Amino acid sequence: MDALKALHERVSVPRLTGPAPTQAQREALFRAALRAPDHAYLRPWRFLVVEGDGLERLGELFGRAALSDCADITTETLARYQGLPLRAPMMVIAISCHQAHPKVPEIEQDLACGVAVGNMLLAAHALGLGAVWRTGELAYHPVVREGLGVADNERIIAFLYLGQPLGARKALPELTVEDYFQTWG
Ligand SMILES: Cc1cc2nc3c(=O)[nH]c(=O)nc-3n(C[C@H](O)[C@H](O)[C@H](O)COP(=O)(O)O)c2cc1C
Repeated sequence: MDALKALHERVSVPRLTGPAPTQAQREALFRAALRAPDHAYLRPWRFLVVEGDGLERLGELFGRAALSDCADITTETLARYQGLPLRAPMMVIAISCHQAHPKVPEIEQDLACGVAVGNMLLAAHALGLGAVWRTGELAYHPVVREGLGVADNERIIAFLYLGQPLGARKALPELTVEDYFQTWG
């Protein structure tokens, strides 16, 4: 797919099904991530690929996080948390890894990791896959951080859900360039 077409037409796809991306598709997705702009070439990121039984284990971790906040949640609520990762056949957890650098503050390292996620969203669209970037409270939850081995100098930037689009893609939102871009000076 033409790069501009992908940029102009990508939409998030929350309803996903299997199969998970092939090895060739993963290679394309992950190489796109690693082309994110990166001040001082710190490569301030790492990515956890979760699929199969790993998704079940991640759901258990989400459930433990929910229980740690409220020990008497209903079984329905617990099941909802446990089922969150099962909404796609594969998830990529993007983690920014902050490195001390005199010219590159943490926010720039988070942004670089975020662009890597954006690149994967675009690559997924170009490949005919569906993808959606999620975070929510669980991305910042200490139980989830510990269970995933997220260090003190790291931050979960995205739970990127990937798979085959289920149903029609949503319509593109109508945005007017002039509403957001003004000439200055
Ligand atoms: C940092 C970040 C976190 C997000 N977290 C969530 C989330 O937890 N749940 C959700 O439904 N959408 C979340 N979104 C928004 C969706 O990924 C998506 O961008 C939004 O629904 C707009 O759809 P579009 O990408 O098709 O324009 C997040 C987006 C970003 C950039």
